[in-house]
Amino acid sequence: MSYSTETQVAIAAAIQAAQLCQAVRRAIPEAMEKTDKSPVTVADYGSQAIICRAIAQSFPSDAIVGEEDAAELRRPEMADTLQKITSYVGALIPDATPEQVAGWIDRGNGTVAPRYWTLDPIDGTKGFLRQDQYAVAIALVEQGEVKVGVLACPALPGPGGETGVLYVAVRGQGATQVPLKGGNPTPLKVVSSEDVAHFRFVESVESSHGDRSRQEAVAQAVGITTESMRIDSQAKYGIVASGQAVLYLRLPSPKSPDYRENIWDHAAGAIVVEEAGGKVTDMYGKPLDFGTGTKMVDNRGVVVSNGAIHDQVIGVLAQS
Ligand SMILES: Nc1ncnc2c1ncn2[C@@H]1O[C@H](COP(=O)(O)O)[C@@H](O)[C@H]1OP(=O)(O)O
Ligand SMILES: [Mg+2]
Ligand SMILES: [Mg+2]
Ligand SMILES: [Mg+2]
Repeated sequence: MSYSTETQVAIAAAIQAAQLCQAVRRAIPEAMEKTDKSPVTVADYGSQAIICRAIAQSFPSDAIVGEEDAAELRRPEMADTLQKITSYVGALIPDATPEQVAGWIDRGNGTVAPRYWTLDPIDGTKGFLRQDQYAVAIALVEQGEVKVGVLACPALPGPGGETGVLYVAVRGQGATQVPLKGGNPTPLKVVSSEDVAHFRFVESVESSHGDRSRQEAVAQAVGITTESMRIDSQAKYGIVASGQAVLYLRLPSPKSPDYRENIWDHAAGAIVVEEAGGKVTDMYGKPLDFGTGTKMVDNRGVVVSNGAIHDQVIGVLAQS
């Protein structure tokens, strides 16, 4: 299958969602707190509304599994917030009403099915709030395997020095990057292990999302001598796919050993790296399974590499 309509719909939605996020960020948004204590902003909700609307319009029978939902926004005391979200959405979709916006957000309440979409409207909300990196991530999954991934990184410097990169991958068709503002797509290729300047690793900015000391020890054991790059969100997958690092390590935090990764935090990034010639598994070398549900219950941690060093990394992890 070529997935050309799916890819075009996801690209257009990611670009619009990224525009909304940047508009919100220029106004210095405040964080609201979700029931799990994690932050969310009007941009997370607006981005999900834009993306779900676009997917639902082109693929009405497809399930969509998004990070956010509108239950909180429908409470009467949240009317002003929903109105604010609606005005940001309305800048891109004129005449959108608060009721429509809430409905589009809730279109993302679907469950994992033989064919489904998953999206993270803002991956790295903490980075977004810090004016650091974040991503808009959209993926199409069939039979537990990611087929299309689109990752917009609005604050990431691209190869030409411009700010804002769009990563696109289709199973069996390779991966490309293109300036988010538009331009010519260029193929993505992971870096060779002989490229000393890029023989480095990337990890989260948030120390509680990983195991920093173990990540450093593993990197050293495979011969990485430089300090880690720290970047929020799935932008880390883009960094590996574009050859700016050989390795991304996300090992379970000792503070939350039972944490399971969400499908929307990895689906788009993973296919971008795989189609750029790299490899993505959990810390035991198992492929990430996008067919088990919202949480990847059968996987622990994530290892992303240029492929060449992958077995060595998994070997080190097995012995440490
Ligand atoms: N304890 C944890 N371990 C790993 N990832 C986490 C943990 N808590 C939250 N996350 C997720 O990490 C992602 C941010 O990525 P990064 O750390 O690479 O910048 C977010 O999607 C966030 O989930 P959530 O979407 O619920 O906020
Ligand atoms: Mg998110
Ligand atoms: Mg996320
Ligand atoms: Mg979140």
